[in-house]
Amino acid sequence: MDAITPAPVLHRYQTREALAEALATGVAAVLAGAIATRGSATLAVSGGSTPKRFFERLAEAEIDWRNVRVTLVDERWVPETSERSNAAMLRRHLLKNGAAEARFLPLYMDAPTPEDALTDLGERFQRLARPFDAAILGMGADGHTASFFPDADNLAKAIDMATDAPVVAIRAPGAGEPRVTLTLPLLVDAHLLALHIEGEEKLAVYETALKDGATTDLPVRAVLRAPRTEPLNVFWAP
Ligand SMILES: O=C1O[C@H](COP(=O)(O)O)[C@@H](O)[C@H](O)[C@H]1O
Repeated sequence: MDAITPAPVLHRYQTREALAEALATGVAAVLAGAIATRGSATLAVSGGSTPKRFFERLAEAEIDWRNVRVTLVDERWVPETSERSNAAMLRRHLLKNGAAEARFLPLYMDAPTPEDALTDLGERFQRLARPFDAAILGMGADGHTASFFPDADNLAKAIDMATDAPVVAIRAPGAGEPRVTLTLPLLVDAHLLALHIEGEEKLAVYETALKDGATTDLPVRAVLRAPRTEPLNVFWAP
């Protein structure tokens, strides 16, 4: 088995609440540090259901949210009126209290397909300061992270470390609707890169992904093996 270097660091918590508290404290410290040194901070977060507790804790952080830019790592191609909208979930659970002052850059635009919006989205993300200060990834039980789905049409492009494209359109059998995702290089050069997973099933998937195998089967393997100086931090609770 080829060693992953630097090896990811697994942080285990007894409860999901304890995990949320610890992750929020760590992310808030990174954002506050960036604001103190550069005047602004950039945070990329995941959708789905797992981040809700973490978002609730992070929204309580006493940092200068006016200088924080928040974006999603991926989005389903649905408007915010949809139950499936990651942006709507983010607004409900993170962009409140002081965090309501953060500047949110959504990935969904009012266009019939993701392809119709790619040029505009690309320009938006080219203007965003890089590297991100923090990128917090999730993972599905099928091993997808962001919208890097097994058997996705554009998976190779989305996880190509040499791509210039910040955003690609994705369609995959397990994805439901069409999607857009930030690409691997944009995510893995974040100062703080974390993978937030909960439950025994996802832990087992993560452990399988640590072993050699096809990225098309478990796309999270691409994140685990991406070149980085600082290790990936994995946050897990049962
Ligand atoms: O569809 C998505 O799924 C993953 C995992 O979501 P979860 O509900 O199992 O936590 C998420 O990381 C991604 O951002 C989202 O678009």
